[in-house]
Amino acid sequence: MLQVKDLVKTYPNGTKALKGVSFNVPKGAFLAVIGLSGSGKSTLLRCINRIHEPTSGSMIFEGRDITHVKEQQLREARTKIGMVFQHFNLVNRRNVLNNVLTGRLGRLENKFLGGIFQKWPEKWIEEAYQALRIVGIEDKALIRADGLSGGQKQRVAIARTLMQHPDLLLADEPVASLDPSTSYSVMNYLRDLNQKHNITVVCNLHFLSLVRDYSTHVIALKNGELVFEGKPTDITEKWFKDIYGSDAREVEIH
Ligand SMILES: Nc1ncnc2c1ncn2[C@@H]1O[C@H](COP(=O)(O)OP(=O)(O)OP(=O)(O)O)[C@@H](O)[C@H]1O
Repeated sequence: MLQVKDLVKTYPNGTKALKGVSFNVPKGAFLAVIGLSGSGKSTLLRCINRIHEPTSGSMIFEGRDITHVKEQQLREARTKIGMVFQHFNLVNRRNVLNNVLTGRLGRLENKFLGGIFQKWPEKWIEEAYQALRIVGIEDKALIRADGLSGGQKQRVAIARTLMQHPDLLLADEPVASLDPSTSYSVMNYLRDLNQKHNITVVCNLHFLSLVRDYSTHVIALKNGELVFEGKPTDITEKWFKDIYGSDAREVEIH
């Protein structure tokens, strides 16, 4: 599904955030990306969908090199790659339904339709309600996004990405600003997308308990380098210390 090879990202201020990272994401995987704060996890996801331009290296997505493609081809690739963020990135003054519908704009040739005039095709509206049903929040469709809790906002963000019909979902610390029980609920929806809707997931996570419960594959970054690649069950005490440092203690989320 996705092959990342020798990916390097050096920011304009000279920070080397990724120093030659290579890994494969098999189709259908739920890949967790772990590592200390500042190890390069967000940079990695942002390079994959080209929010940030990689400095060098390559990314092959569904057989196509997306490292340097521009405009039309980049838009096409991006419609297949959904993204959810720690802070949800909803338009607060719009209602939930409209936020979900904007997920469809990436697939649209005339971007102005709907976005400005709010004339969404009836079948998209039905689809948006269906997406909201999948994340169990259909009853909030007509509420402004700023009237929702954090967990509800993240479910709307997941519904929005469903409107794209993505093959790959990048989730950048999707539960980092949620309480533990809401975190599990949002992770369950991500797992449903992965297992029932066949969407491959790459997800940055801080808590190893979530990694063990939800992921099928794990990579770990440390100072911009890949230091571990394996299954969640391969993360032994020794690996934990290697990845997080010898003073680190595991914090459970329940
Ligand atoms: N826009 C930027 N300009 C310059 N340096 C940046 C930028 N974004 C991130 N960095 C730096 O790149 C390195 C990796 O940051 P990144 O946000 O990818 O790490 P992370 O593992 O996602 O951290 P966290 O878990 O805290 O979100 C850090 O040293 C960070 O300060």
